[in-house]
Amino acid sequence: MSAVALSIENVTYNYGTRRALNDLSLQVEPGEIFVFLGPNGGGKTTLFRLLSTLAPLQAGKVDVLGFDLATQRDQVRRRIGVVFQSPSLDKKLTVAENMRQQSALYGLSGAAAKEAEERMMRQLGVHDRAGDLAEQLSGGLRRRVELAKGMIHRPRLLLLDEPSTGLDPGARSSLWEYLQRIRAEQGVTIVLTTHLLEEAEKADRIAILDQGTLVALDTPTALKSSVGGDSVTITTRGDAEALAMALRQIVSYEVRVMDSAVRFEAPDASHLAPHIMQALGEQIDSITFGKPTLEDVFIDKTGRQYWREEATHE
Ligand SMILES: Nc1ncnc2c1ncn2[C@@H]1O[C@H](COP(=O)(O)OP(=O)(O)OP(=O)(O)O)[C@@H](O)[C@H]1O
Repeated sequence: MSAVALSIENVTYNYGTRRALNDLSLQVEPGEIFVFLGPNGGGKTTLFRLLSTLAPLQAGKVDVLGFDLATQRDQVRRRIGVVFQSPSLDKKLTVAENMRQQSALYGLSGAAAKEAEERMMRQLGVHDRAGDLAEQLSGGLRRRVELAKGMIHRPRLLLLDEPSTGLDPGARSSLWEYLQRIRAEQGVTIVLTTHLLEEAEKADRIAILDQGTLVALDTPTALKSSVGGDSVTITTRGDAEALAMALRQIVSYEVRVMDSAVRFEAPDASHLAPHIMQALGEQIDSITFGKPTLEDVFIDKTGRQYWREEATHE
């Protein structure tokens, strides 16, 4: 086993003149659940396509489980499991038949194929639905069958592109329980992409991608504590820019206007409240204090709103 599961060094990827990944470097440790988080256009899908050998490496170096992605693609392919964002089950086949297709793809047959199929259907809790057509399953169960398929050849690294897309919160949290179970039982390294902040919270480490650039990389707790205190959000029926200007005269923190609200982070936020209310109370509708979230981390690192980026692409 190589020292790291995934090593990415100075990777840049362009679509014509559009830069999708910008000098990306990081490492993923064996057995980690590692999330690439970013709003639409962050570069997640491009990176996923590179890592799953669907797109060629243009610049930089990637080692997957110790194999060079540029020159040892077959070795890499044999050792990774891939779950794509778009549905990959044949809806007109049963769960068991879908599994059989996948094991055949990996050259398994006879008892070995049956053993692998049973093992994975059991591990993902879908064995009691083996005889059902894929189209009869809920979205959450289908996802788990896709995961079972992706793991049939016992990969050492599992790649998932936006695995929670289209799942309700219940199915989402169940999917995570299964991911954690696969990791515990098989020691597999799991790398996934998501644009959902609450999903990224569950990872061991998060890499935040914004417009192709790595803007932060750490555990969820460390990222949030890097923000530097509580976040304060102040709303006004009046002019948010004017309120922000007035606030800058009172506090020494970086005050921003986002989505018509005034925001800043401060270690002593609650102590500031009476002072702010006394000075600017007439202009203030509400003042809210919160522990930093991953959204605050994104704002802190990029100076921009996370979800507004999202909305412009929908
Ligand atoms: N085939 C393509 N041709 C040209 N530009 C592309 C292509 N695919 C992606 N891009 C651009 O590359 C950048 C990164 O896109 P990418 O799809 O990797 O981001 P993402 O984080 O996965 O976002 P999304 O969730 O919307 O797919 C974006 O600016 C996007 O417009």
